[in-house]
Amino acid sequence: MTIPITQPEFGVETEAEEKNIPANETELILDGGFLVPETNSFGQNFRDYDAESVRQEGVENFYRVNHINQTFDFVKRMREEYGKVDKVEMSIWECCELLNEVVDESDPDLDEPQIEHLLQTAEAIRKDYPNEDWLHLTALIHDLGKVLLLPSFGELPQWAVVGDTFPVGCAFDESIVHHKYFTQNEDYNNAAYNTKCGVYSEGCGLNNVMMSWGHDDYMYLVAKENNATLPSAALFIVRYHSFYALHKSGAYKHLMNEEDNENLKWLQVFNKYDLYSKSKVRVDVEKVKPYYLSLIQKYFPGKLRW
Ligand SMILES: O[C@H]1[C@H](O)[C@@H](O)[C@H](O)[C@@H](O)[C@H]1O
Ligand SMILES: [Fe+2]
Ligand SMILES: [Fe+2]
Repeated sequence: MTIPITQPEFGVETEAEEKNIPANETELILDGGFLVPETNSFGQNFRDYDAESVRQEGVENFYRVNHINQTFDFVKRMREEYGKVDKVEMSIWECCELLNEVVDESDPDLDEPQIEHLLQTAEAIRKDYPNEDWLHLTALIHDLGKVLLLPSFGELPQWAVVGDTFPVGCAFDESIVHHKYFTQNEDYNNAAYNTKCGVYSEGCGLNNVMMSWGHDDYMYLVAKENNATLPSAALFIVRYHSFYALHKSGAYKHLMNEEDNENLKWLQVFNKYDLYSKSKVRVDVEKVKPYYLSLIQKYFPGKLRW
């Protein structure tokens, strides 16, 4: 099945720019009309990894352990193991509910239950892109891979599940959060892995690049193995939404191919909602549930193998 996608207009002036509203005086208005809050629930800028806050130390320690342990060999083993999808059988919605048990230690902006985050992201994007139902569903499922933290999924440590992701098998880019800890990663001094392209080649396409292991790649594998009928942009969003070095800093573009370039535009749309919809405003789960159940039915089998 092919799903026609109407491309959003990229690069158009935001409403705030048009109306000449200085960004620091008001909430920023994005192209879809979505209001970007100036600060997170802790009164800090979003994704400020150095600002003093109750979460700063824990988050930095998370990245230290993450950067030391995410090696090429580790990722290879994980992809093989989890590509089998032989651990659990359940529906997408059951997984959404399971996610309530999960706490993400890598996130400086969020300490709400994860299901809130899924629905806040999905509802915000639905408001601005009412006709792209695949995008609403993508938002709902994008973080489901965090169930890897739970016992029936192998109870992986936080460093192997959450946080920003990055390629392994080539040099770690300086734009990656808390980059300094990579010096302790065993791949850092390995000549096969520490050059600009490493084991890859220019323009090879991200599909051929191994990313640090976590909830993104896992959920991508689950969607693919269970024959989800979502468009390629949806799978790309799920797979690379934590790859901030690429979609925020523009690093690693030399590894992308043409299809990646097209999909990246949608990922950048999605990211605003993923990041800035994090707030204390609760979504009425029971009220929106029937809509999301209908989308799940459209794009996924009733039970999936995880
Ligand atoms: O802390 C966050 C969180 O774990 C998100 O789910 C992930 O997508 C982000 O990239 C990460 O920085
Ligand atoms: Fe995520
Ligand atoms: Fe998210």
